[in-house]
Amino acid sequence: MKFQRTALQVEEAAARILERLQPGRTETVPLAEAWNRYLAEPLAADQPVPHFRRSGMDGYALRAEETAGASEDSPVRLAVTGIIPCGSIYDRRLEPGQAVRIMTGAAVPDGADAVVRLEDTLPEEEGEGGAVSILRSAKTGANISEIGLEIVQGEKLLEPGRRIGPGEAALLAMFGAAQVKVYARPRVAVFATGSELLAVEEPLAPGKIRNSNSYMLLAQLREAGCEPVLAGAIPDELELARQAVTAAMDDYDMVITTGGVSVGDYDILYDLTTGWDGELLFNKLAMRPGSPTTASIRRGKLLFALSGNPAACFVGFELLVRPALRKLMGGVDVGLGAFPARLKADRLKTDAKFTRFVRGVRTVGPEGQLWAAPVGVDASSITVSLRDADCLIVVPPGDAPLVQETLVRVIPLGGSRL
Ligand SMILES: Nc1nc2c(c(=O)[nH]1)N[C@H]1C(S)=C(S)[C@@H](COP(=O)(O)OP(=O)(O)OC[C@H]3O[C@@H](n4cnc5c(N)ncnc54)[C@H](O)[C@@H]3O)O[C@H]1N2
Ligand code: MOO
Ligand SMILES: [Mg+2]
Repeated sequence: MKFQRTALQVEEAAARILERLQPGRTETVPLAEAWNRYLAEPLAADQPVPHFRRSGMDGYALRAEETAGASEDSPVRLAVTGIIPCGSIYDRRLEPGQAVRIMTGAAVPDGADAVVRLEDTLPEEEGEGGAVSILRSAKTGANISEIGLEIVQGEKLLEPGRRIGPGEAALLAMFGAAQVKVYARPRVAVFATGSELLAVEEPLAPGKIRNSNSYMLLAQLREAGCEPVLAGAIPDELELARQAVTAAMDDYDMVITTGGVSVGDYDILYDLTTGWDGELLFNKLAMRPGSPTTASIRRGKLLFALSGNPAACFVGFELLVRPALRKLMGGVDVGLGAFPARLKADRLKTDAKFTRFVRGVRTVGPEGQLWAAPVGVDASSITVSLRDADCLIVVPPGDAPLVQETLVRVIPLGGSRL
């Protein structure tokens, strides 16, 4: 059985996972700590923006009709009856023959219907009680942002499941959301497997390598907005391994293991994910790298058993774990964000049956067209090309290699996707 597994298409595997997941816990956090979190409540405008008639320039608020025909040769002289700094209100009405000195962002007084820039004026006698010459005619409404110009009252601004970036943070602040209801960061335990693995601080020894996948996964998890925890090594012995994994599944929102999913003598994840009270969702995918990627669900929580080969581990995370995390954080759009690009390579080999996800780098051509070029060696065991990749090039199964300029789908990598 360990050798005979049914390969699932990646899209079907993702659907199998997503249909079993519900958005997770929510919590309320101060707005200052809400960056990169996912909103768990909508935001609608309880007031228009701006909520007062706002000057767009430093200048003089006045009546537009009184400036008709004004020019440098024939200025219009107005009495200056006040000065309005930002945040202050001119508590009278502007009467004919008057102008008020006003700053950018200040409330335009009633009676005024235009603001003329300081550069188009000549103060005659400084300050209040003085006068100003207007050197240019103004149209009604000039340099005034009317109430609701930007946002009308009641307008829907943010939906739940939206990631809070700079624009979202600004809107939340504008509408007084000092505390924000967000989805809790999923707590994810990461296990490594394999007797060849050394801790990062240990010196190399013959046949041994340092555990790099756990740190790669930590970075991917953090980038995805989670709280990862290094759970150490999975014990070699099946029962102990199962105890460690199930205990972590009880304690955390998700568990990820790396290594030990193939058919080798010490690959225990197959036995661990069969013959227990968890349900196996799949243990083979029609993709390269990462074909032995395995997922199970137990008591509503997911166990992802990713491959030990570094690139396979990475790709398994990007294609399956990241969308699952997104759903746990209330995300509406859990897609991979693929877009079309032209292949920049003389030939790119295809696999007869499996879809390949080739590490690539995007460039923009002189006419603005998007290109994707493979980077370095694409084998599953290669780590260094992950450093250079900013996308995965999707290579559908086929008999012939893809050639230069073939239209391919490209999945962007990194935090910008979620
Ligand atoms: N007879 C077969 N052998 C293999 C098959 C197969 O179908 N039949 N599949 C191959 C494919 S495809 C992959 S992918 C790998 C999957 O390997 P495992 O997930 O079982 O991982 P391991 O055996 O534990 O290790 C593989 C490789 O990765 C290195 N590794 C493991 N953990 C880490 C880590 N935390 N950090 C860095 N590197 C790690 C490990 O040393 C091995 O070199 O199986 C193929 N074999
Ligand atoms: O499926 Mo494995 O990850 O190709 O090498
Ligand atoms: Mg193995």
